[in-house]
Amino acid sequence: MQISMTAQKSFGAFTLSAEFTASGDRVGIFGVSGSGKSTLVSMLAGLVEPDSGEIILDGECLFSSTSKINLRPEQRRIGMVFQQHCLFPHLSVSNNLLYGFNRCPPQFRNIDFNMLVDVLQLKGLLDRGVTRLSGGEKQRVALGRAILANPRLLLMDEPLSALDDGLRFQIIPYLKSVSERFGIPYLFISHSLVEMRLMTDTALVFEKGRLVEQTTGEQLARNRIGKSQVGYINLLKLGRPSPASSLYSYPWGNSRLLLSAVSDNEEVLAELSSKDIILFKNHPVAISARNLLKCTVRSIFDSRGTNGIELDCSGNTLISEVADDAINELEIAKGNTVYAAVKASAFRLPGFRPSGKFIS
Ligand SMILES: Nc1ncnc2c1ncn2[C@@H]1O[C@H](COP(=O)(O)OP(=O)(O)OP(=O)(O)O)[C@@H](O)[C@H]1O
Repeated sequence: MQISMTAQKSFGAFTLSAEFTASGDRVGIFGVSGSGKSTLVSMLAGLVEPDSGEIILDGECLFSSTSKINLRPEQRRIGMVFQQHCLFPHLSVSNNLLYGFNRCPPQFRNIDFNMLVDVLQLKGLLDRGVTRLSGGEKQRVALGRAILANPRLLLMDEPLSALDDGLRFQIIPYLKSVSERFGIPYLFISHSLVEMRLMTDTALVFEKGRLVEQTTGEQLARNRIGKSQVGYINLLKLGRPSPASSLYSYPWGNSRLLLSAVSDNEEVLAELSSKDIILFKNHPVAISARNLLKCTVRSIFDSRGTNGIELDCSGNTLISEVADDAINELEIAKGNTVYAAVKASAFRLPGFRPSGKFIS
């Protein structure tokens, strides 16, 4: 997919100037509230008319103020999934899905209904009314309805922000696999750095209606450590835990970690903030933190007022952050050894309570 936009739109004192070219199948739009993300996608979908400019999608002109072109939303074949899933409350899951299929022009109806139901794991829910679904199930139905219309581009405007942490991490694999499986590229809008990293390859960053950066989700998160209250969120893929005294021991690549939280899953994504990793120059004699990892410094990078430290922990990667003084005192330099201490309680397992009960 390739999008070229040179479109402007003003609402009173606010002006969105969307000037960019982006290609790839997983493009992100990142920005704080009010930066113009929704206006941008509404212009793409044909729901808001730009004051001036041009919008080209895969070589086709969707809008041009000079050539007086403005394709209607249904002519653009762009699907949308919003934070609010906007399902038809009086229809069953099956009929909500078929609404998407029926909206698709006959010559483009080549998404297999049963395959989609399988991928989204909706089989057991087809006859149920949508008012009797959980938030995550509703979002899967909304996604299925949008996909069945076989759009050439799917716009997802903060589709996860109404969901709690547990559901959010359950939905992300569906969003990705549906797009891959059916070959539908997407534009993913969010103000979450974690979602940008998990969902996109390229991220366009908007501030006050202007594009200020075009980067990767990973780079975006690393560049903002010093600006973020929660720091950089390390995402650690952990295997099935086994009890270890009052804690739980999880496989993490070639090593193991002790956590106070437990999950029942085969694999789980744990969050660990860069702020919760304490570095030592030498092996400490005795500490209360239950994880002490011998690491090699891979790189040091400046991140808006703090120093990001990329660590190699037996082949796994961790990002920590330290102040300037600490760099000198610990003699942190590329290739040096440091010891990283992490408390067992510092890890977050989204959707799981410390007691180990899954939040449904
Ligand atoms: N129809 C409208 N009429 C007047 N002002 C509008 C309209 N739509 C958006 N705006 C204004 O344009 C600016 C950008 O809004 P927009 O919804 O695009 O931002 P956003 O980045 O998507 O924000 P959020 O993350 O909160 O959804 C805001 O100041 C908003 O108040």
